[in-house]
Amino acid sequence: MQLECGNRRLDLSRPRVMGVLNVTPDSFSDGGAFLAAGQAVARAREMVAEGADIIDIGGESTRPGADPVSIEDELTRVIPVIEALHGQVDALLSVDTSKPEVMRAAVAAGADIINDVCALQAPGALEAAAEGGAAVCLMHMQGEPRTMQADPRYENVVTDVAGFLRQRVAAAEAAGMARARLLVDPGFGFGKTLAHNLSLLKHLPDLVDSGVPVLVGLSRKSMIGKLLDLPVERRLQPSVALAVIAVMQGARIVRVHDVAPTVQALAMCAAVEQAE
Ligand SMILES: Nc1nc2ncc(COP(=O)(O)OP(=O)(O)O)nc2c(=O)[nH]1
Repeated sequence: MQLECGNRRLDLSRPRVMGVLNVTPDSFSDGGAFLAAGQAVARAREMVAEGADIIDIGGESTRPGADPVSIEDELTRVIPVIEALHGQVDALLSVDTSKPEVMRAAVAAGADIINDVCALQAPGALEAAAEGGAAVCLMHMQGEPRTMQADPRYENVVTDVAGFLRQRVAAAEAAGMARARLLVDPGFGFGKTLAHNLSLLKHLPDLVDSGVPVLVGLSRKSMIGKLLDLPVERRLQPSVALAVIAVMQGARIVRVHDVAPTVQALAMCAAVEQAE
């Protein structure tokens, strides 16, 4: 299984690590740490050295309660970092955005993947994503960051999320994007209760059956805090455990803040997967 990212390919026969690079002042776990482009570039190089296959560069926090960021501010944050890293690191570059204008500029600056927590639903997003040939991650979110955790409800969270992602894959294909360019993501923590998140993780194979590679983001999230009563700065071990569970359930890419321990854990998953 390969992911087509423009003229590059990512072999998904083994699980891959996407390192989180939040160029924001307010991300839930590391806001402000990498806001300056120089800090962000240094952090990206560190994550690549630790084994990250992808660097996911985001300029807008999507944490529950987050306020939207203007197009100009998001561009100012992410484009210089993508430009500085393009062709300079041995990793694919992903832009974490829902805005068509940022998608276009990021791909023009060298982004290989568009990671959209809104699954290309914004007006013009399908067209913007189709243009440049970048791979696209389509993620499920119920509602919007500001209010999504108020009272999330589903008929059946697994079939509802799977149905939504199937529909977004179809929309992307109808807009001219080959399935080989697509990823899907159930959106842990995006309009989900703890029970919803656990059910989605338990039934992840149902999403994997769609035939589109699955990306998950569980790192440091509040479901860990709710299960283990741990503050965000003490969620490393459970984050790595969740990454292993997701991979053993069929996920092919895990989006994490802590690259080195996740790379080690996934290397063991890969060894077991490839054993006779
Ligand atoms: N595909 C995908 N993208 C995501 N982007 C942001 C976050 C939230 O985490 P983080 O970026 O660390 O926080 P913030 O949104 O506050 O910057 N989670 C996901 C995720 O689960 N899947």
